[in-house]
Amino acid sequence: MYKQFIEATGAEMSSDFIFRQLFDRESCTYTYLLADGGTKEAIVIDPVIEMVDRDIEQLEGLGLKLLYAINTHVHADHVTGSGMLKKKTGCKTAIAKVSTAEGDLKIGAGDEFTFGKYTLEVRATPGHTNGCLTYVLRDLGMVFTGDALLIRGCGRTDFQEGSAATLYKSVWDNILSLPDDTKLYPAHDYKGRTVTTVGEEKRFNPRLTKEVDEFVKIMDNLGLPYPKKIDVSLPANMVCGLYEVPTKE
Ligand SMILES: N[C@@H](CCC(=O)N[C@@H](CSS)C(=O)NCC(=O)O)C(=O)O
Repeated sequence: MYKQFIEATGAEMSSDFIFRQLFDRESCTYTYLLADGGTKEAIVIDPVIEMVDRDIEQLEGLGLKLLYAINTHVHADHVTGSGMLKKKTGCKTAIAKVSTAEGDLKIGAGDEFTFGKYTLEVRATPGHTNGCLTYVLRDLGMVFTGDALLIRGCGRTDFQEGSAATLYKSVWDNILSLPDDTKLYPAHDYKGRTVTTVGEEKRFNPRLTKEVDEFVKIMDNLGLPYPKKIDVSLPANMVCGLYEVPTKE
């Protein structure tokens, strides 16, 4: 029964690994909380500013110390909660060094975050934006893909220095090259799905299973409207979400 529950929810069985997949209904964003239950050290990936109180409640409820609030990229559809989490907990923020956004840590491929006995490896997966990063928790076969890879989809490539050909290479070289049973956790899902695997996406992803030229055509013709909050999100996310709208004299 417990095993069935674990399989159905994607929760982790490792005895002291703490994992929460948290959802913001408005932007359909997943925020991930990872922690070592022994040392109580925690990391939050892709927090949303409106949901910071929820995140703090989770951290406090579990008696965790937040070390890092890290972003997979400069989001265009919501404001990051990383700056607010820093203000409230004293954690460090992080974002890709190739982006022009501020962060305590400007990171890139090969960098690592350690929390307790766990290590999160940073991989560069540009294409949705030029500064997209994917975080790999090798010890547990879990990967946080941001918007590079979505379940049965991928991030759009029509703004923020997006490039479909670059995204295709990033995903195949850095994500779909991992073992088939690796679990993939995206930054968004718009259909209620929570987790996928490398093996599943290699078989069933309707975009990424195509040859690169066809993939590029698909991406060039998505015809998606711009995210509703893009004008607010982009300037705010340059400063970890702590953007104050200038007031007129
Ligand atoms: N309707 C939403 C934005 C939806 C959207 O554009 N999602 C992005 C990721 S957030 S920039 C995306 O890459 N989607 C790919 C896809 O195939 O859906 C809003 O207004 O916020």
